[in-house]
Amino acid sequence: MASATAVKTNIGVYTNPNHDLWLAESTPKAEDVLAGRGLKPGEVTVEVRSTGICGSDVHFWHAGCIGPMIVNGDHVLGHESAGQVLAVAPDVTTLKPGDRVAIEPNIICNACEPCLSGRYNGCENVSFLSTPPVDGLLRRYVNHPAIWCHKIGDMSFEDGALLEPLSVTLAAVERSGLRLGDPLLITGAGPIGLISLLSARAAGATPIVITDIDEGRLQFAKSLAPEVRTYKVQIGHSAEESAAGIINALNDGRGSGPDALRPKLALECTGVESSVNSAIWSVKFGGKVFVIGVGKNEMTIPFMRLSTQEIDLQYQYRYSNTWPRAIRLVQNGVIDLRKLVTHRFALEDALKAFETAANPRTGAIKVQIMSSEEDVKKASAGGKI
Ligand SMILES: NC(=O)c1ccc[n+]([C@@H]2O[C@H](COP(=O)([O-])OP(=O)(O)OC[C@H]3O[C@@H](n4cnc5c(N)ncnc54)[C@H](O)[C@@H]3O)[C@@H](O)[C@H]2O)c1
Ligand SMILES: OC[C@H](O)C(O)[C@@H](O)CO
Ligand SMILES: [Zn+2]
Ligand SMILES: [Zn+2]
Repeated sequence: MASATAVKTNIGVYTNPNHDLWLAESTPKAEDVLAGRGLKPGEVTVEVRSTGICGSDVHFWHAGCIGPMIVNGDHVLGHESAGQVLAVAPDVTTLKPGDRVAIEPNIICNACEPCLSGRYNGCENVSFLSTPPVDGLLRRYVNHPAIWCHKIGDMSFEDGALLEPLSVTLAAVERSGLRLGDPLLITGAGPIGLISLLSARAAGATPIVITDIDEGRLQFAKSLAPEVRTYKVQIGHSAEESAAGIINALNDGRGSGPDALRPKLALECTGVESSVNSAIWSVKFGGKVFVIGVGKNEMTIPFMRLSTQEIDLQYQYRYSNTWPRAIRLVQNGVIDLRKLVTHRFALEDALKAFETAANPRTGAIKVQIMSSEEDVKKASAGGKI
């Protein structure tokens, strides 16, 4: 049972098909949290302390859909969260009140072929929190299965919330087959491209070139990984022209001729057609373009370039079995995510947080929403929450 003084009204951050964004009471109700009521077997109540805003949250708000995933009613956003366990169902033995956890935002059926073969990101009956119609984690309290709440020890809640995008990139690095010493292209220097950069560097990719259309994001990439080479994509250039610039940058300005080093692998982190195509034109014979970005339902791609150069095209959809590895990488200092959080807001200021995340002029990389103004102040001053 949670302590009476600590429990506040359970507000959540909602959007709807009219693209409104507002705060309203959510579930579980504070009085149930207080009384320790309503937990299903295997569940715990987590007080959500920090949640990152993902591009998909902004997309559900602004566009009302991502491909076939459509906002049809009032819908709670957020799927990058960490918090503290407040209460556990009587049968839960793995967690106890006070444990610090990162929330893996899926509930799977454990019965379909993808689940039974360990690739549960393909679960045919998945509930992925924040993908409509399943409510997300941008609430003060959430009831969630204990098995999807991963203990993070003394890791900060900020880092704990970043384990979700880190999981995306770990799944991509693993499935792409990246090897030590592979020359690598990363297209797009948003949070996913930047965390891919940190993950691929840790996995031994070298040299690495990262692209963006925004100079500020490229500078941010340099501040994270000074050895990374950058290429600013010019709007209106063809994919072949961009590829020449990318190869030149990978070769530290020594040109893009026949002797130039080409990427063995591209991690595509924009989902933009022209960027996918520039990656296809950049990689070497027998290379691979591994697409993490999501975009239009249909795209035109240079089919015969893929064919004659034996270039593999592969995709990533979320992740499976990544959290324990992600936790080790952060806890042991192999991957340092701390610089990625550029803006912090209290839950009550969620609208400002979303406006900041959606506006490229703010320079925001990762905006996080915290459960209290005190946490915002402490984390902004460099303290650990
Ligand atoms: N596959 C998955 O499971 C999964 C999970 C999370 C996110 N995503 C997707 O990954 C992508 C990246 O996510 P993010 O949070 O970093 O998004 P983001 O929008 O913050 O970053 C994308 C970056 O790409 C840049 N960009 C746009 N057009 C470009 C071009 N032509 N060339 C080079 N750069 C260009 C933008 O300026 C931006 O910095 C999104 O499509 C997101 O939806 C996929
Ligand atoms: O990080 C996970 C991703 O944002 C989701 O898969 C989203 O794109 C669709 O639900
Ligand atoms: Zn996401
Ligand atoms: Zn399943």
